[in-house]
Amino acid sequence: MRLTAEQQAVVGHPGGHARVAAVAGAGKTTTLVARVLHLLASGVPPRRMLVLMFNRAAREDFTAKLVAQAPAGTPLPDVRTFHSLGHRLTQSLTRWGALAPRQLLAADWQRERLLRQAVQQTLAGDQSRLEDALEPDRLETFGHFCELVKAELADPGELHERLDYGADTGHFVETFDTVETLLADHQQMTYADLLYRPLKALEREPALKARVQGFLDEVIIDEYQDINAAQQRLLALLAGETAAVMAVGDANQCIYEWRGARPDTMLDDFTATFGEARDYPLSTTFRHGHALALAANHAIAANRRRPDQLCLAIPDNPITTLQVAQGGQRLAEALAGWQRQGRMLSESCVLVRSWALSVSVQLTLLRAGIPFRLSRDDRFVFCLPLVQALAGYLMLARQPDLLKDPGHLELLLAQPTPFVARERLGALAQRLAETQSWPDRQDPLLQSLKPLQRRNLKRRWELLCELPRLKAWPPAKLLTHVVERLDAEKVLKRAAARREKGEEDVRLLDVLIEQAGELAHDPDAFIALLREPVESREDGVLITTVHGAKGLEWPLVALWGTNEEDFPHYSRENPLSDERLEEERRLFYVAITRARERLLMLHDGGEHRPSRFIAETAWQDCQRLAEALHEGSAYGTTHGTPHGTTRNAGHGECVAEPPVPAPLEVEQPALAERYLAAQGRSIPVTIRTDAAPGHGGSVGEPGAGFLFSVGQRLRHAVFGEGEVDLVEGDPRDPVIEVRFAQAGKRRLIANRAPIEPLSAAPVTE
Ligand SMILES: Nc1ncnc2c1ncn2[C@@H]1O[C@H](COP(=O)(O)OP(=O)(O)OP(=O)(O)O)[C@@H](O)[C@H]1O
Repeated sequence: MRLTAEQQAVVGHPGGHARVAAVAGAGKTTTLVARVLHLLASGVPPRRMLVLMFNRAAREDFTAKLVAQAPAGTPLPDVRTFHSLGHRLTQSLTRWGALAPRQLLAADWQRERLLRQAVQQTLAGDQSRLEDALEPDRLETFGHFCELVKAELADPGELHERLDYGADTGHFVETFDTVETLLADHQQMTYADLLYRPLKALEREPALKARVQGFLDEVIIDEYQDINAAQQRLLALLAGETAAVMAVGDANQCIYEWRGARPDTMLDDFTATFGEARDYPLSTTFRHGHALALAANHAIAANRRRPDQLCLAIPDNPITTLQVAQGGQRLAEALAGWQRQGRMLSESCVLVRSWALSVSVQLTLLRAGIPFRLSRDDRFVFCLPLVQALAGYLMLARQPDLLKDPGHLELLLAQPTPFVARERLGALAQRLAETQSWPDRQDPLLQSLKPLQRRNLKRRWELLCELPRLKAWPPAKLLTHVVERLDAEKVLKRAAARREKGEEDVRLLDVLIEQAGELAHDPDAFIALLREPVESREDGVLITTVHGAKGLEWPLVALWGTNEEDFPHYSRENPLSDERLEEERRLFYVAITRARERLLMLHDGGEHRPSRFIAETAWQDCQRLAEALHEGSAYGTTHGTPHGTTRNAGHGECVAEPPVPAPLEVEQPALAERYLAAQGRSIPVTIRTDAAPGHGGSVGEPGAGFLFSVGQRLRHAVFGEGEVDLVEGDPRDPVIEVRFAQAGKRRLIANRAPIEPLSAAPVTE
């Protein structure tokens, strides 16, 4: 394979630190393997090189390619993940006596037991807070908090406040210290400790630091945009003054902020940490066609914190088609059509922003008889406790006998959580199944419960007794009733501790009720769908989250749930900050750039409007531009004869060239022209006259004729309400900058945007 000029520049980098900005599908592995071989050929000893990959799969892929291309018998450098590096450092520091020996808590249950013990110890004597704190979701959030403290090397108190964990989680800070004490006492450590402990020891003791420095000349690190503070500090420490660091990544694909990554790590932070670096772009993608490359460039353009780099497709890439559609039916049709074309479902993937949204995909595919597999087995619909409980409520309405089944009652008493320990719920369920009536006030079973817990459980029992009488109700109505009576949304949000998790659970309720509505005529079929154990089918379409799709690609990608509030994810209580909107946009950018031949963006057409991200891709423009690029002949190259002129045919006669094609109307001519110029093409483009900037179709009357000024409030047909922050340019045709409550800051050409003033322009002196 012939490397591109950009790839060759990276391979031949003369020395010193380097930063390689690689777009999705730029052939990083190919380039880095060539770079390592080049360094070896230039005489750099392999033991003085370190290659760091993001995860084990990437490491194995890289090693296999390196081994395949290196001359047989060549000693090769260390290719590691941060985990394996941490393991080795921990071992060395332990051997030198700098760290006490500790056992790794490798299994999830061991970690959970430790967290549980720490919470119990910290909250001993405060039974009510303890029971809340031991709820599985909250415990998981606490575990995540502990890891983040270590990943960011943050002060626990500061982190807790900064990330707004909420009032019911005040014990997190203190319990973090309890966890640390328990780990030390039991001589145990977690995965996060593999870096955290060595790093703290090395930063504390200069003599120790000197012992690990000076061993490296070349460090290459992939997916640099997603490393956290601990990883970056360790890297800087190991590199010391001697090693040249080559960081490879794409700030636009930084999607692990919740694990401590920052897009700035790849931007300004790099030079702040390592000093001057030479910048190399890898702008050519080998993954998909022009339409998707253009859509990706459009999609990310609204982010402020981003590299100024275009993703460019080459003509040899597959042609990629873009589509936007509504509803599950269209997904099922697209997959069935794919198979009819002789393609395999295993070549396709459905991406979701969060797992809650996968429930409607699963139910849609189950109903359509389309096999699928999930990247996480515990996310199958029939495995989700909340789904099982809701199916259980529906079943009880149809089979009153279930009121006498203690197992069934326990399930329904436990979900959504009543914040009561499971053993007590089990005993209560047993009693209710036997007696069919609520126990006396004095009953010891109730004595150990707090008044609020008693009231809630009694109300739940009354609901269970009521359900058989509602047998004739359609499932969606019944579920809505159950959710309201249980105050399920509030309970789920409270149980989750992390707002995002609570909102995901609430969305799951919505999704289920929507799906129940679609099967209104057949409640039994709906119940069966929820309860039926499904097997992962290797030959089926993969369902995974966007995070889980990092670094992967498929010929067909369907992005599901491309609605406002789902993607970008926000809610009225949790509105988008500028930073979060940009993070969501990067996640969307990662999602769409997974496709090779076909990208289908699906919104649900329900009460959530189509995502603004769909409009931001300007996908119809991109498709038309791509067609024009592929047609080629109608438009010139910048190096060819300009069109619309005449040329001499050689015998004194002038032959007319084809007429100049009408310019293509697009929303962002500057971006389109930049892409075309980078491709060496000159297709005339002009600004679209029939649509609002940033929107894929015409929406309402534009704001022509109004006078705008700073402080004025207005409504945009797509972005909602906002306030004018800036007015500039020609007063008759101004550009205005508006801060929208939901959509963040936007620059609009006032005369073209579908806006209407909500207040008069403030009077100016
Ligand atoms: N110079 C090139 N010419 C043609 N094809 C190339 C070139 N460089 C890489 N490719 C192809 O691009 C695809 C992706 O390359 P590679 O596996 O190196 O990238 P990656 O590191 O996995 O992807 P990404 O850049 O998305 O992280 C491969 O099929 C590879 O053969």
